[in-house]
Amino acid sequence: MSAPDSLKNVKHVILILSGKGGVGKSSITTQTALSLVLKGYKVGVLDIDLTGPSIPRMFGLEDAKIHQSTNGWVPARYNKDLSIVSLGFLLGSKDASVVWRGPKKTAMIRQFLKDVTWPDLDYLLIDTPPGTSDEHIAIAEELQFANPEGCIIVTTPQQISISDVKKEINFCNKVNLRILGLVENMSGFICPHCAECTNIFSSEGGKNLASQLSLKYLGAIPIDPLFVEMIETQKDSSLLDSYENSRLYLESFKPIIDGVLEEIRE
Ligand SMILES: Nc1ncnc2c1ncn2[C@@H]1O[C@H](COP(=O)(O)OP(=O)(O)OP(=O)(O)O)[C@@H](O)[C@H]1O
Ligand code: SF4
Repeated sequence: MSAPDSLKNVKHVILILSGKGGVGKSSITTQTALSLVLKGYKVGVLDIDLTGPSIPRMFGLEDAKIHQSTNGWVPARYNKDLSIVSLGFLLGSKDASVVWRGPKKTAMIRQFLKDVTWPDLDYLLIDTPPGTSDEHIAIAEELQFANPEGCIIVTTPQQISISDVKKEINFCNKVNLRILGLVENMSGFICPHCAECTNIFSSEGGKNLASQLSLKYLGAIPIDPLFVEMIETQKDSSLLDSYENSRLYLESFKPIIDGVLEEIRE
């Protein structure tokens, strides 16, 4: 399947998947984007989580709008290296969600893949809807149209998320979508007072699953209240600066992004 013209300036497309909602897929997409920009890459984020697009909030772009040029939708700019398109930009209210049925959703996604004029990008990250329902599978199949390099799978350590992730992994194998690696999010809680990490859920579920299924384990990310604070208090492009100097980036996410880049170069 050949990639649409809109992606001709994009070197690598990476999907971010999770079998379950609320495990931190949009946070991982955001951190992947920020980390790649910090490494000097040009990055785009396409948010097609139609049921609750959260990327605008992550980047403090809730009031941004994308407009249409003669060549298609023009992404919003976070800064000169980071371009963003989210269905959230097209919805009237930030609390709105899309209740279209399957075929209309997949048509919208295909249109998003075809009709955005991306600038030159090293990486385009696609934040996908969570789940392993038939509809979700149809959407993920649709994304093959973008010729993705592979996907990053996000889970939390608990058993319930792990069993949904197993379904997601089966699906990737079925449609020949390469799994670049697995990230275990919300793995322990970092105390905002003393920075001690406490495992409030069972730990290492993601790591064990990766080793069982011979997948690359990219690493674990703790629940860090400072991340939520960074998102909530950001002004202009300040998220990039605060993230660069954060414990979350320096201790947890930097090794993860290095693992992803290593996998792509292989
Ligand atoms: N490691 C973390 N530390 C602190 N907060 C986090 C972390 N990961 C996620 N969160 C918070 O948890 C909430 C849910 O995360 P997020 O929106 O990324 O999940 P999601 O899997 O994309 O959800 P959805 O299924 O709605 O798309 C957000 O408020 C986010 O800021
Ligand atoms: S980890 Fe230590 S500093 Fe943090 S809340 Fe618990 S006792 Fe207090």
